[in-house]
Amino acid sequence: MVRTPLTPASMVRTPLTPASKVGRTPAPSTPGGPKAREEKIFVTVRVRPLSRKEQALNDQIAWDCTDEHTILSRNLNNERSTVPYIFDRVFDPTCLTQKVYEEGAKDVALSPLTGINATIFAYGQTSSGKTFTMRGITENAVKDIYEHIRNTPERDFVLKISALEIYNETVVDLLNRDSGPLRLLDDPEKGTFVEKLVEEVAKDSNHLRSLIGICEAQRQVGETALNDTSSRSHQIMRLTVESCLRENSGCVKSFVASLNLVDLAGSERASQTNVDGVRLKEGSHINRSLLTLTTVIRKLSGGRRSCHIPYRDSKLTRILQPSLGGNSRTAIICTMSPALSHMEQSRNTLSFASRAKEVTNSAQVNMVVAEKQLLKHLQKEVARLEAELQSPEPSSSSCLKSLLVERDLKIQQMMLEMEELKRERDIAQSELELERKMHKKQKGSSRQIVKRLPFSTENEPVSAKPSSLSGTRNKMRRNTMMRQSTDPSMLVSEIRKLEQRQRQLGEEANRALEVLHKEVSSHRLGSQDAAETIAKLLSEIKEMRVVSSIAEDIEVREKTSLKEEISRLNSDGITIATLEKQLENAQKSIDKLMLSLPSNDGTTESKLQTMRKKTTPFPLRNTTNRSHIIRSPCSPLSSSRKVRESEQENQSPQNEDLVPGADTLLEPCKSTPRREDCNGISSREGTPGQRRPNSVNVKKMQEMFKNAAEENIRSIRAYVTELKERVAKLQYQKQLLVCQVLELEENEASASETGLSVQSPMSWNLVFDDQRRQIIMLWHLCHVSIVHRTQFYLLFRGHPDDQMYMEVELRRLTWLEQKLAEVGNASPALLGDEPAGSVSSSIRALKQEREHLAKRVTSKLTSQELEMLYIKWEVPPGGKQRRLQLVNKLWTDPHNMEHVKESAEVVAKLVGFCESGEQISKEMFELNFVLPSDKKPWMGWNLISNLLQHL
Ligand SMILES: Nc1ncnc2c1ncn2[C@@H]1O[C@H](COP(=O)(O)OP(=O)(O)OP(=O)(O)O)[C@@H](O)[C@H]1O
Repeated sequence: MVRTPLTPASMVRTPLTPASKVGRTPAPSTPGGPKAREEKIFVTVRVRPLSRKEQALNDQIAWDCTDEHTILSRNLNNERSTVPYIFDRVFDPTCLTQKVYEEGAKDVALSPLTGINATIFAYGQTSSGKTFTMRGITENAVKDIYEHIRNTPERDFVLKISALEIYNETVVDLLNRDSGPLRLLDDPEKGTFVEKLVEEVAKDSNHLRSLIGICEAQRQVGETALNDTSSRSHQIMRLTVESCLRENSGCVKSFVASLNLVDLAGSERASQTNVDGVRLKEGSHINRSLLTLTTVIRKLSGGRRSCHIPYRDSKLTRILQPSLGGNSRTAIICTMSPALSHMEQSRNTLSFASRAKEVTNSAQVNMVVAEKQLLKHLQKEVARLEAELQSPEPSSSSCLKSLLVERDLKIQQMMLEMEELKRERDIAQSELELERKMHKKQKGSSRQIVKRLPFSTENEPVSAKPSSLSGTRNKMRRNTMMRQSTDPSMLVSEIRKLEQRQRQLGEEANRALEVLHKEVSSHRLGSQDAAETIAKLLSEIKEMRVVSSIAEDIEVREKTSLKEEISRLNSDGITIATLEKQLENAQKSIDKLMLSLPSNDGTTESKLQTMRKKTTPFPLRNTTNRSHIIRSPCSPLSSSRKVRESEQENQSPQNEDLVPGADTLLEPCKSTPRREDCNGISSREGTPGQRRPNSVNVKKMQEMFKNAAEENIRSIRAYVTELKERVAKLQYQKQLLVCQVLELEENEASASETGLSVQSPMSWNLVFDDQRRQIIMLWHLCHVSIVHRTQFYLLFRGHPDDQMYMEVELRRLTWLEQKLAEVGNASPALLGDEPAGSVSSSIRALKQEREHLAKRVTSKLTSQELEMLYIKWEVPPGGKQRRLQLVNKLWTDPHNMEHVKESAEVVAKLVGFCESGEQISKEMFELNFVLPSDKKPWMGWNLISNLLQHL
């Protein structure tokens, strides 16, 4: 059933399906086979009967078709040894075209119906029967295609036809000869195509046949000695089949594929065909393009697809490119004359056929998405979904909603877990840092231990690595440390942090103790010793909870004075020490409890040792892990119950002989009947006389439960140990802080002695001067842009508001200086996107900046000013590059404040800070601040240099 085409088509002639309309996609499934299948070209040989002329000339039959696949020369001239040629199919002279079609072409011919491109072409010497064969193939194919369409009512089909001939390397439209020579164009999507080639829609089979008839009639035919109606051109007829499921199915995709029916002009020898003039010219073109075809086939058959395949050497091969090693199923029917007189030509044909056999194509289903239909389909889908969303009754949309809610919850939960993990990581990092520091400091003097505290962030490396730079730098770093260590606001922040950590620790301890409490209270061990241990442990746990709650009660007021902070901190020390002590006691009690558990293997001492060995730090810090432990089969909450149940299970008198020694463990629970055990063993309640059939497992169960109990206690012990360690670290941190506070008090005292207050304006001026000197030195050491130095120097002159900016700059430079010392010239950028990531790159950038500034000297300074500067900066007269010499002298002496001031003035003039009146805001410097841990780029020093290039 042929329906109106998917594309608007004129009734008579339609252009080729526009590429823009279709989006080619690989098909999800292939009705006729796999997605993209590799397949060799199907090669058959057809031997025609001797022609009348050949018979008349008493030409001999030189070939035997020994079976359906083999052809053998008779070697009548005894020239060569006979070699059999084997092909997919060999048709002897008696075979009818119908058979040739059925067995050599049909399968390929019908591929377009399932979206796979196909090509069938006839190759052979002139008058060998190519046109004769292709006519029959075309006729049969058309018949079968229409039959298939009739038998497939669920799909709509559109058939289009176009045809061209290549005559003397000129492409001519056989359906519109008047259009003259056509151009071949290349399209990235479609490949090579013929511009303006007419494609007509076949309304039915008769219409198609008539169109085919027109094409044949239009073809160049001429008389030669060998063929009265010799085809003088290559003809390519293209049938395009579009098919899709009927509209009501909502299908938006359709198959589109073409069947190329190619009748080549025959290879010929001028001597044989007795041609001259026009025919000779035709023949030479024919032979040339056939030669290219042969070369293409030869190269492809060698399996060297990666090597150059000369498709572009002829129009024939350009057009047939997809059929030769591309996205197409291809069948070649090689025709030949059986006559001895054509022996050589026939051999050539067979040789070509043999090569063609080796060529592999990879055909795939071609689908197009009809935009209009797709749009319709999507509109329908949207309407359906909207309706579902509005529908009040439970439907798939509500199910979807609940799924979404569930997903959101999961995401939230995961985010919380992530937060928790991050917090854990931060704590761990800070602890690790502290440990490292402690280890280092232990080697130094006790005075040095208390000098340094983390500078507000726990992640920041606190220990200064040995620097390769000058001693000045070390001195400066020490100064910076000192400055940091005596900052009261820093201390307050440190104290707060410490307190927060202490509270967290207290909370965690509480939770752990809760678990411990439950675990301990769940044990019903008979011995007096164990009972006492439990009682002691319980009271200790209670005490500990009181202690940790004291830690929780600490109130952190916003505006607490440092003195208050210090005194509170000192009193907190007692709390921490108490907590430490209590944890120690708890640990001992747990050990004792473990010893009191009955043992089947070894002495109590060996058990204790095993237990200690096994006491690996358990990851209980994470709440998820904690809850996992609590809920696991070995958890304090579940396993204890199981232990009891197990005990009850085994207290039957009938079991005594089966489980020797079980009573020792299970004695206190003998009277309690058991209903059901955790392994689903059925209850024996009410069947006292019955023997347990699986009583051998009872012992195993006992052991399992006992092990579970031990495991739980061990876990708790490990956790208590860990808590203890953390408390110790906290204690250490506190000690450091206290020392810091003492140092501060000392400073305060000495300041008050000299009549200076820490916060007085006078002291700020001193601090400012000190910081500025440090900054200038660090600029110098880090080879920072002199434009940046100038800007900063001129902007920040000691106003109290500058404090923060000075701090930031100093901190950034300290970090940078440290980093540069670490990486030297070896490492690439460490400053986010900052290109100056190593000493050498910083020096290079600074050099470029100076060179650029030197270029601005003449434009920004009058000759008088310049001469004065030359004198002042001692640039010798008559020297080379005096301007650069001058700029190179700027910002070179960090110790000389006069030099710094004058350098800043000169650079400001060169850059134009003063004349533009556009003062760069101070905030810019604040924004530039980047924490070492933060990888965000800052609009920093080199950027200023870059900007400068464009001034
Ligand atoms: N299998 C066949 N059985 C009978 N006659 C055949 C057969 N094959 C070809 N012929 C006849 O041989 C003659 C030449 O055939 P055809 O024109 O098809 O050859 P061709 O290879 O197309 O030649 P050219 O390359 O010159 O066009 C025709 O008269 C045709 O009818």
